[in-house]
Amino acid sequence: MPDSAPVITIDGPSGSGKGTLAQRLAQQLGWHLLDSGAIYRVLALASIHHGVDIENEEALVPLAAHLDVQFLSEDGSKAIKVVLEGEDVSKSIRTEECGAVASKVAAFPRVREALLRRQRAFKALPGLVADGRDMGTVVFKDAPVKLFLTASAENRANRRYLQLQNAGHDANLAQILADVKARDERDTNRAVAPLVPATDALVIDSSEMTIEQVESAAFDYIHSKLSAGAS
Ligand SMILES: Nc1ncnc2c1ncn2[C@@H]1O[C@H](COP(=O)(O)OP(=O)(O)O)[C@@H](O)[C@H]1O
Ligand SMILES: Nc1ccn([C@H]2C[C@H](O)[C@@H](COP(=O)(O)OP(=O)(O)O)O2)c(=O)n1
Repeated sequence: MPDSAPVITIDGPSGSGKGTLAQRLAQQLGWHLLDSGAIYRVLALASIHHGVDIENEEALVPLAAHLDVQFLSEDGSKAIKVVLEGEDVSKSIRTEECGAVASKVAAFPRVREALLRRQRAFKALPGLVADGRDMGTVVFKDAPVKLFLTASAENRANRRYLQLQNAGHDANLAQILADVKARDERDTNRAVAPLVPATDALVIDSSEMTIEQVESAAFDYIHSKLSAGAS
């Protein structure tokens, strides 16, 4: 057993299936899970609750640094409840509006810096599965296994549409597609930690793949990388 916990990073755009894959891998491996997007979403919600201007980096930095958020899980591998200042916000952080504000506050370099240590603290034995935009390029640059999940914008919007409908939310496919494209544009073109695959990441385009096929491709790659590293 290595004394430093191994990390599997999963980056990619909205709706590519990162969260689904990360949860499955963490559960199968019995590893910890970091949903870094949830941290940015919680910051977005906190800025709204506290009336902090989301265009004002100066004001957002202290909020990010002192964010009172807890991820409560039953078995250590599955984030079940997200609690902000004592309130269960697991559902309210999942709206498209919150995702859009998260993507805006996440573009500020000092906001990202203020959240770095909090994210790295999730790394613990026996291992960590971390999902987000910059897990393999910035936060866990030395991770032995890096995955980059993608899919066409149309496929991702359609998945999000079904997900929102199943959760009982009103959903408009054309609006979701426009939101997905706007978020892609912002996340990819920001100056710091943009959404790009790490040079050493395996890129999986899941447009024509089922969740099970993605999981199987990921496991094949993980086993090849981890067994190569062990020998
Ligand atoms: N390969 C796939 N094929 C079809 N639907 C998928 C696939 N991967 C994920 N989904 C569905 O798409 C939605 C978004 O997936 P999610 O894991 O939340 O994406 P992300 O974390 O990248 O935003 C979920 O409802 C999930 O069940
Ligand atoms: N590591 C991360 C994770 C998320 N973000 C930002 C950019 C994203 O548009 C928002 C929301 O991320 P999240 O992963 O929850 O979004 P999706 O579930 O993929 O739609 O946060 C980021 O900048 N860096």
